[in-house]
Amino acid sequence: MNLQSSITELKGIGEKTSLPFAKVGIHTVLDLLEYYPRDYEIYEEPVELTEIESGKKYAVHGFVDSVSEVKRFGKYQIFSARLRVGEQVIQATWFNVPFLRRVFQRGSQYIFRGIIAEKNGQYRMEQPEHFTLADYDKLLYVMQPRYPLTTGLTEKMVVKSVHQVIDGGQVYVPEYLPEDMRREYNLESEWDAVRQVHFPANEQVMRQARKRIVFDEFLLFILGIRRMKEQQEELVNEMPMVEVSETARLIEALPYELTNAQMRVWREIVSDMTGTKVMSRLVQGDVGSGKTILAVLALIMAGCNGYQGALMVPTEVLAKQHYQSVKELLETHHIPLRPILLTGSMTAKEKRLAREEVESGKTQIVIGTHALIQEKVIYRNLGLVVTDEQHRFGVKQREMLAEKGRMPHVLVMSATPIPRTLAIIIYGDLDISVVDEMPAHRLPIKNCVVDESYRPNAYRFMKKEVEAGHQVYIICPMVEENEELELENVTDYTEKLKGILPEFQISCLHGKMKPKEKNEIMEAFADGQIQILVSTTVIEVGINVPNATVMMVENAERFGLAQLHQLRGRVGRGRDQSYCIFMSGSKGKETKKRLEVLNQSNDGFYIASEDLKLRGPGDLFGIRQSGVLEFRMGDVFQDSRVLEQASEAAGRILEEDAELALPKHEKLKERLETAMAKGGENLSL
Ligand SMILES: Nc1ncnc2c1ncn2[C@@H]1O[C@H](COP(=O)(O)OP(=O)(O)OP(=O)(O)O)[C@@H](O)[C@H]1O
Repeated sequence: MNLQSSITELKGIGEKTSLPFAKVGIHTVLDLLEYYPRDYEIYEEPVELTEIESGKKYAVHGFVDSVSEVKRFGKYQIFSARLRVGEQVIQATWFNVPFLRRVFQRGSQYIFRGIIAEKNGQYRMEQPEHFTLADYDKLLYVMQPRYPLTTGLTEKMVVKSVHQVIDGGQVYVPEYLPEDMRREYNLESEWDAVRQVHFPANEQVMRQARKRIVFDEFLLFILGIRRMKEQQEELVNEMPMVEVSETARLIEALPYELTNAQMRVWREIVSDMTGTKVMSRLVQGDVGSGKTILAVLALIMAGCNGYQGALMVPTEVLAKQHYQSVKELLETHHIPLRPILLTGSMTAKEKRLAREEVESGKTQIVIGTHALIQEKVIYRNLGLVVTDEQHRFGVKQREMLAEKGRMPHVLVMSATPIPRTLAIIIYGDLDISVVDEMPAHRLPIKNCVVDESYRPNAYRFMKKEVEAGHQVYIICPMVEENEELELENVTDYTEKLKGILPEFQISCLHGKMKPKEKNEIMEAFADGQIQILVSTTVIEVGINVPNATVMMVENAERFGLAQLHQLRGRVGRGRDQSYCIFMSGSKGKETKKRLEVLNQSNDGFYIASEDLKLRGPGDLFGIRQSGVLEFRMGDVFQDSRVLEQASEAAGRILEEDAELALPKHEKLKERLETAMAKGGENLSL
């Protein structure tokens, strides 16, 4: 067995068992090793009930006071027990495990572990785990890995397989970083890091292992983009364009005046497209800063110069929205260009027709999801691609585009607020423009952090806003690993709300809906036919309904603050005062303090960094502050220090040996080439 062997060579994994592994991208032993835990379960000391924050997981030392009989409710068999913990009592309930009933004898003592809910001094636990005192002692402070799972793939299956590889003695990950570099940056060997990140002895070891893996990710990424930059520097602009009157006319006719920042960035784009080199530019600007119009202007410029332009966005809903607004804009201003929509959910026939239009050149502006650069789409004359940072091109995509013709100009849009020093590292292959000014007449969003007791006020407030002609978003958190529950959450919520506010049109939107259905609902919301939209975070990116002025986020404590910042960017997009209500399901002071950060600032990077400071170390793992710039393990915000180190290291390597020709860089070169060939799959290269 080696790293490239199929996982079916492992004991216990046959063709059939390998299927759920394949679903999460694990085919080889190496894939398995690189399938890192998303979190760890840490068995901490049992606590006193007076110390707890309701809704969190704890271990408590409990004596069984009394146990009920097992009762049947529909498909459930339920029993409960009264547990004495110090001076307090917990009511614990178990579902569908009737055999446990006999285990809990009156007077027996166990460590019970699970989420504890507290209401008016009453404590409850559902389905807690239980351990004997001696067993728990052995587990204390052990870190059990928890992996991202999918239907058919259990924690146990992953743990067993990873153990088998690591302990089997047949597979080994050879070191590829030069020794001096490891010493300088205090890095574990890669093999140690891989082993320890799966099964760390303690938190210290886990952090050290994680650091190495994150360093590698960043280093390869940075080396990759610096190479790409070199290749790009040589790309001559084979599609030089000239300025056209249509864009100037449109800028004049817009119902608003472009901000100075927008004008400056637009000049930069024009200068690239009319220049001697191919454009590779990133436009960075906070949510709502007005990036879309810049993309549209660029598409018009390409179109009026006789080229085609493609606008590629992450979701179908967004594609549809952009398509409609571009179409309207072109018609209103009599710009003779034809836009077309191309998305995955269109029927085969619609897609074929769309592709024919693209191929014949009948259409000049193509808007869609990343179906746009798939092999089947043949452009007649592609001159510009506008994309977002999630789909910024890797080597593979660039090759694919180049094969479709000449290398088009590329414009990448980003709303991730990262400081310039980090942006230069992460977007090393791109020139950067920043839209650092909000449109005039925008009022800052008013935020408040509240708990359940405020709910009636919140609904009254919504009612007032809707009666004044505005619209409302309500966001419910995603329920990870349980799509059924997630569905129930938003649909139940919607039904309940309809009972409370029967006079309004209320609809819900969630990830399990078909794109077509989502589109219809979003359209109805944008048209004002729906007044209150209850949604999971599927609306996170880019949706623009300036008439929506209220957002309420349920269980706000479950979100990363940077994500909440992105979410609230859906309101405050017009002239009217907007409001964001963060409803916290937890009364804890810590939670409140964390959420209050959103009140202090509108600067996304500040928010993300504060969030990290306020979270406990156990919380750090597995929260992604940015939904974008996804690395397998690294997080640009959380690991900004490692990112800087990796950038420095990359600089040194290239300075000493730009071609990576020295013997000490041989293995590094191999690794880099493999990573670049994978192109974007896990390195977003
Ligand atoms: N200079 C301006 N003055 C007033 N309104 C503007 C200006 N520029 C853009 N807008 C409007 O502001 C709203 C938000 O703009 P846009 O959708 O381009 O934001 P964005 O930067 O793409 O944000 P996001 O990252 O959230 O997608 C739109 O309704 C747009 O028409």
